[in-house]
Amino acid sequence: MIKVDALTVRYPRAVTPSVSDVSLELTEGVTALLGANGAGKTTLLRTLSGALSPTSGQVTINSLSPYARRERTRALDKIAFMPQTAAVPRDLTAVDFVAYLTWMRGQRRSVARARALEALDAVGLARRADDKLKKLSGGMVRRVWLAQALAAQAETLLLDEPSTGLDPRQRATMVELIQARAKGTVLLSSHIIEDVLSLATSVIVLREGRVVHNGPLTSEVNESWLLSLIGDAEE
Ligand SMILES: Nc1ncnc2c1ncn2[C@@H]1O[C@H](COP(=O)(O)OP(=O)(O)OP(=O)(O)O)[C@@H](O)[C@H]1O
Repeated sequence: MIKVDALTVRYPRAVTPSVSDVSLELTEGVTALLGANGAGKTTLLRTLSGALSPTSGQVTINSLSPYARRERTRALDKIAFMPQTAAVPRDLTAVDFVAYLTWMRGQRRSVARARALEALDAVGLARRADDKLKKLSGGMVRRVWLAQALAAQAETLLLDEPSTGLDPRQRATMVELIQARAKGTVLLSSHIIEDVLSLATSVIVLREGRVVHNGPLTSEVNESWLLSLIGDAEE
């Protein structure tokens, strides 16, 4: 279980925090993190993934801190992260890339490769496993990033805008894959309400770094209500 308590994250030299006084708990199921551009979704996910440290407040993963030196490895072992944008080594094959990232998490080489192949199969890329990443379309590369998160076999998946920027068909494929493959505790950021409504069981809305809504996705939670909560993107 992930517990976030009064979390504030301010980037160096920034005047205002990007995440302000956020408290929440994540348990099993898909939680959507909705917010306009600049609302703080990526900052929150990167902090949960251990890539950024809090300015104040606390995050615990199964009671372990991802920022404490002695607990960090065990805490982050429970978490896998699919970044929104990240460069890939274009000359590596899909399977070598996923296997490398899995190996980096501490798996033996043979296990990492087996898991990589299994995860690429799960995202429909078994036949492209030996292709170099530069040969794959943008949508396929996003699926490779999903595969590396699945290959971690972690309890919690953090997916940063998995369907943003994809064409309608690739978007539908991504939503179906997440529905079918993302198990355990899933936190998925998005500003595409349609995807959220078909994927999530609960929804958190961030606005200017603050949580303005956190609750189950019931029939009352509809698109226009969510849009009004999300507000406008920062100028
Ligand atoms: N590395 C950084 N240094 C300084 N400010 C940053 C940095 N990254 C993000 N910010 C600022 O933090 C705020 C939140 O950004 P963040 O990327 O977390 O929002 P987001 O909700 O993920 O937006 P998007 O939907 O556009 O990805 C924005 O004001 C942004 O300009």
